[in-house]
Amino acid sequence: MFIEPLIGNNHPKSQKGHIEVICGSMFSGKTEELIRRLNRALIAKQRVEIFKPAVDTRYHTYNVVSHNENEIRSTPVNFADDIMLLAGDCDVIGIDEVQFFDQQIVSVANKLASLGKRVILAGLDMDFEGQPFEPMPQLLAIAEYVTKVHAICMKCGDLASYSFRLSGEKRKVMLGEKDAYEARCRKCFYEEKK
Ligand SMILES: Nc1ncnc2c1ncn2[C@@H]1O[C@H](COP(=O)(O)OP(=O)(O)O)[C@@H](O)[C@H]1O
Ligand SMILES: Cc1cn([C@H]2C[C@H](O)[C@@H](COP(=O)(O)O)O2)c(=O)[nH]c1=O
Ligand SMILES: [Zn+2]
Repeated sequence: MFIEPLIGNNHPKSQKGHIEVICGSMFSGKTEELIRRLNRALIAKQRVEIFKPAVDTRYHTYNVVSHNENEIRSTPVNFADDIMLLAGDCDVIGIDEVQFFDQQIVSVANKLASLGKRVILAGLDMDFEGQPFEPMPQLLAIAEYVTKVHAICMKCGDLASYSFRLSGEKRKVMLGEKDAYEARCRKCFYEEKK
């Protein structure tokens, strides 16, 4: 999309480590964009490792899968620190659903980037209440490159930045799809939240 021209030569031999964050609401294309960047790194014969939180088993135990069924093989992990042990000798590290990791993910991302790796993180920037989804604010702050993608509001067709929960469930973490959440623009999100 827009990141590679900005960061110039992506080849590991010429590359200093850095952090990229792809954020937005549900259905905004975060996973599609993550898969796109990782596939291009694979085409360039770079060594790529992909992780996701083990809690996210919605579509597949191992693969990272987008809402429109693009997928890529990944390693599910329970804790952010596991990524340090498993990242090994790779050039590029992709992590999906990064909002589900513990705060340790912030220092893990920093350490990996300082080791010279390209770290690409995708996750929700806000929860169902429109509040920042920790640890995303810290990741957005330390990233060199941030891409915010948008869904389409299911009420009015405008661009959507919010994930509206269709049930009255108050737990912050509740896995779900179209049956449980809807993308909404600011106006439509707050109108119904009142
Ligand atoms: N309201 C919506 N707005 C945009 N895309 C949607 C919407 N609902 C379903 N989709 C589908 O979701 C795809 C994006 O899926 P995905 O990359 O998994 O998003 P995310 O990871 O941000 O939840 C789109 O290409 C489209 O096919
Ligand atoms: C808003 C919100 C979402 N979730 C869950 C619902 C999904 O399982 C994931 C987000 O997946 P996507 O790839 O971004 O579509 O997160 C949650 O647990 N709590 C929330 O507030
Ligand atoms: Zn709307």
